[in-house]
Amino acid sequence: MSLAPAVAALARTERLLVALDFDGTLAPLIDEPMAARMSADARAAVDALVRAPATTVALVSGRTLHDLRIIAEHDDASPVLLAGSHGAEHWPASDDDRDADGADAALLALRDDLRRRAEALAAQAEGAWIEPKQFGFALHTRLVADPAHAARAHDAIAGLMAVEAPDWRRRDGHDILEYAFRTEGKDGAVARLRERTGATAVLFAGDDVTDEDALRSLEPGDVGVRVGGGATAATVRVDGIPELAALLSGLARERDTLRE
Ligand SMILES: O=P(O)(O)OC[C@H]1O[C@H](O[C@H]2O[C@H](CO)[C@@H](O)[C@H](O)[C@H]2O)[C@H](O)[C@@H](O)[C@@H]1O
Repeated sequence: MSLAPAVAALARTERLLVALDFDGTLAPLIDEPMAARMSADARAAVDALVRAPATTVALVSGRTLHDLRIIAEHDDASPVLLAGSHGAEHWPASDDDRDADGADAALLALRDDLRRRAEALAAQAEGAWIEPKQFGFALHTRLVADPAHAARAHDAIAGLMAVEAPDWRRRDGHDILEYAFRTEGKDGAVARLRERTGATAVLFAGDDVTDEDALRSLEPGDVGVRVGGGATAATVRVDGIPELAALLSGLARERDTLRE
């Protein structure tokens, strides 16, 4: 497969950061979130980029850092950098990072109270469930058969949040509606990773609305890749995970020629 001209140019940059969303970008979307894993070809492409010269790979996900490390099969020896909770959590962390344990006790009590109330509202739509998140919670509707029931669960929870926590950030995604008291986005995660790695150019790939924060923040010389359909600020689009894996493998091969 020949590389798109923008990707071929990117491959020649001095210090490359490849920042990748996880669900729907490297791992197929499935019903049970904790069973999600990178597809074999996506994993092989990530591994090839990790081995490529002057290249850093990062995963930038809406998952909590805890869950991201499990599903990405990530350990302390890994060279892959991580940003979880849409950029509110980082691995490795720096001294000034604030985790949920450092949050105001009243805010954590509010988080738990709103999550419980959201669970009661979600229970009214068969198949809907609430995922507890570090800084809030998310309503999942993938398993709700009737779209009208899913919409009703959305509306009920949106109504609750409009009254009780109107300043929390709302994020819509694939069969998911999330609320969080931390408002960081993937744009901030990419900016931090760019600075941390001294990257001279960035490739970011994602498949969902939250990824557009990062895609909109890219700079001249960077490349944004949208996986699948939907409105996007990306300049390159691929049909799905296999096509992204092929693009990333080609990029790794091109980076390897820098060694020669
Ligand atoms: O930013 P991402 O890495 O794309 O994470 C976004 C959300 O991913 C998970 O939900 C999505 O994937 C699930 C597993 O395939 C799927 O069941 C669900 O319908 C999708 O919305 C995760 O559960 C969320 O916490 C993430 O925010």
